[in-house]
Amino acid sequence: MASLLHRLGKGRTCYTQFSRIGRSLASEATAMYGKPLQLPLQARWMSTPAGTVTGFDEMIKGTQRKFYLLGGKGGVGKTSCAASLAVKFANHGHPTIVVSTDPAHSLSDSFAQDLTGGTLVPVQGVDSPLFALELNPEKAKEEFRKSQKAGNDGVKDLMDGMGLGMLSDQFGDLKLGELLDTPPPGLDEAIAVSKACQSLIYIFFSFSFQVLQITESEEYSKFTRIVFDTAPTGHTLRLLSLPDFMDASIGKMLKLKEKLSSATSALKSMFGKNDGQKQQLTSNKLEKLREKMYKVRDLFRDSDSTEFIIVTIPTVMAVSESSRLHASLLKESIPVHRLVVNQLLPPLATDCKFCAMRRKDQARALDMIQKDPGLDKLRLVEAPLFDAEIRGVPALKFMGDTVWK
Ligand SMILES: Nc1ncnc2c1ncn2[C@@H]1O[C@H](COP(=O)(O)OP(=O)(O)OP(=O)(O)O)[C@@H](O)[C@H]1O
Repeated sequence: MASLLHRLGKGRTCYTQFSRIGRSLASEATAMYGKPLQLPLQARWMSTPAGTVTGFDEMIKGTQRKFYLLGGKGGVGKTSCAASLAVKFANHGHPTIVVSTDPAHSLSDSFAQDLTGGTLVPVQGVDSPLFALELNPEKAKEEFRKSQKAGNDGVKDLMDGMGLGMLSDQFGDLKLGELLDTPPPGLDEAIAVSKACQSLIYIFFSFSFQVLQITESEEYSKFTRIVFDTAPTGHTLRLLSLPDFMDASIGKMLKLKEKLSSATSALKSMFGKNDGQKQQLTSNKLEKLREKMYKVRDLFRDSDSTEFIIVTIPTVMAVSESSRLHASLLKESIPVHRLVVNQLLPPLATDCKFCAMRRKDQARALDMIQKDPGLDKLRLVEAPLFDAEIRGVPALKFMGDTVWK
């Protein structure tokens, strides 16, 4: 860290032979795609920060499955860092999946390949199998509907079993607006719960079930590295605290059910009767749901299998958010060891006034990291500001080789 501040402060000259890098990237991509590159991939990298060691050797050690979640403030480079890490894992022999949990996906843009569709899509141009998955809330909705029609276990069943069938019918068909417009009398609380449940179901379907599928199904068993490109901080924190949130929601539902069963006979008839068998079914389903939630929660708290990598840029705002994110992750007991500082201005022999000002700003932000009681304990991964957009496998490979060392 001190050396980084020193480099930024002094503006020590450290040019790379960018023409060499540009040439090697260009020939690699020409070989891969059979045609010369578009401008961005041929563009040169301005300079290299003197080598930092991110502990990549440690990250590729072993064939036990490992999960890396990359997260941070919007626009700091989460996707680029996640995609470049996934490419590097694959090129080091790890069958890898890169999963986007951000509803505004950009994996396809980053890889410059169509990876949409909500299913595993093979990424072209890497040595080992690399698949991408953009979690698709629309697809999750569809699956939810299908599971309802097929009568499978699901939230509708759960709510039915709890005597909230009428509510779940409307909820299941996603006519929440209608329900809110004409709430049955006395159901304010139920609506509040169902509202919370709506967003929760999609997150639960498109994230937790996917995670469980990856961990439990045969189809995914060959993958040894799973890299998550997460949504900006707030969304990701909600996602990670989902199991506890769901637990609390289920608790609320049970309380609500108790209240309803002791309410007036008119209300009781509205919800139908609950016999002992149904009660048992409900408890079993709740237990199953709880088990799933806890599995996901435990997985992301297990430091042998999971690491959350915070990505930031050297600005006061981004560092402040990273500090809060780090504190929240600690509170959730999610292991964090590394902090990527992306878009660091490369040291140059001479600075224009603009660059000098930006460099000063970056030095101030780095100083903040150094003094933050939390971030200061993380291993710093330095990622330079490249002079071209990072798009496509050759560029991601180049970024990976530069950053993950
Ligand atoms: N080190 C870098 N040098 C140059 N450009 C970069 C660097 N890192 C990221 N970029 C560019 O910045 C833009 C945003 O990056 P990216 O999509 O990875 O960020 P993000 O944090 O995932 O964004 P969002 O929060 O919107 O999902 C992209 O155009 C990417 O190519």
